[in-house]
Amino acid sequence: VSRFEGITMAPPDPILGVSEAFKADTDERKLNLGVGAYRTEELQPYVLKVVKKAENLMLERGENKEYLPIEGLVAFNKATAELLFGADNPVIKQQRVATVQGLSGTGSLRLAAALIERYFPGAKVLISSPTWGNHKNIFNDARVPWSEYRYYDPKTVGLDFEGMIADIKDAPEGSFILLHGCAHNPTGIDPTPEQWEKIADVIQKKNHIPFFDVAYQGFASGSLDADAGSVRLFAARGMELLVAQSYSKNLGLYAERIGAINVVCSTADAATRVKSQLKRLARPMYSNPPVHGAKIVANIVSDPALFNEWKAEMEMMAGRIKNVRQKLYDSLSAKDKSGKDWSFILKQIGMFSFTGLSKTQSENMTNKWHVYMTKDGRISLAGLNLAKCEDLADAIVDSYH
Ligand SMILES: Cc1[nH+]cc(COP(=O)(O)O)c(/C=N/[C@@H](CC(=O)O)C(=O)O)c1O
Repeated sequence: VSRFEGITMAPPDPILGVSEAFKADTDERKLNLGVGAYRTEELQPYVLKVVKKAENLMLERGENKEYLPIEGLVAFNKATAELLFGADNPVIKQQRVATVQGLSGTGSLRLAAALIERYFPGAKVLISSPTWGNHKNIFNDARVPWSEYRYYDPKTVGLDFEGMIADIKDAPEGSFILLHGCAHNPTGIDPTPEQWEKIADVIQKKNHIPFFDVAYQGFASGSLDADAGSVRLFAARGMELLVAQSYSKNLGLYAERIGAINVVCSTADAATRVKSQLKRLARPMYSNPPVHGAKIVANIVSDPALFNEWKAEMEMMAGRIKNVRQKLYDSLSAKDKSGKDWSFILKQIGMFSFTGLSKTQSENMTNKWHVYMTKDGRISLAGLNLAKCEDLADAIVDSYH
């Protein structure tokens, strides 16, 4: 008797499944605005020049393939925490950050969720509405209960700040509040510095624990320091907090699966104990992380010339997306005679634009115009170039009305 016979077909992933459908489409007009992955003006994947230089260096040096420690490459863990907080940050100086290399952002979030499940039984994670499509899967599989805080306001196509604050205030004391450090996915709407202060106030007052997902540091504004502003604001208040990091976008290391989980504790001793428990959770999950991406990051950050070249390439990538955003706005404004205000497209930050297109309208974009996007109305501007903005504007205007 077949034991696997009863297993049903899983649905395609809402984000990664879009790329599969795109690949199957033979129409040459097709455009992949689904997955959040950078493409050049020629719509080709991009390996940063600085990554190729680092890899050549590593090849010349000759690297062995020994296991990394469970917590990952020590040089990477040092570099990644310093990139996030700044090398002279008191949390770094006082050794209050437990940093463990994770399997990119997803794996780092998943390891943190396992820590929450084990040490904070019954604690809830509050996630923004809407949020990145995989957050709910991660907490569901880690058996960590979650609920949503209001975030996107379709009426203003902006942040429902009052709703966000109210929901965080109403959450049971000691909840984990999942926050996008910068370039909110999928809305592209970030709190202002003043709003971040108020968010920190309400979190502190309720003894909640801030949990940042930082997947776009340096990619949103082009500046690593500017994009870490929200995290550093909370750390400066002396709060304990968790931060998951990813180098998929800002260093283009998508498939290398390189990221980290950082837990800021109130003492160095607590950080040591937290790190030991993260290792205990990682060992049976994947034992130890892959070395290649960690060495690329460590080599780039430790060499001033390479580090500066990386910063320049980040600014170039962020700049290209800003240009495309402007051109799309101009095309929509010129083509849409309805008088609709499309300026929200210019106000949004980072890789995505939240168009406000409904599920059926998004499906029309694909079925009639061969534009591939996620069903929540999100488009990845990284998959768009100046030449295609007019066509995309035609598709959006047609689908919208
Ligand atoms: C907010 C956020 N957090 C974490 C990740 C995880 O990325 P990783 O490669 O595991 O470090 C992504 C990826 N987002 C894009 C790709 C994906 O869905 O995996 C996306 O939203 O298209 C995020 O957008």
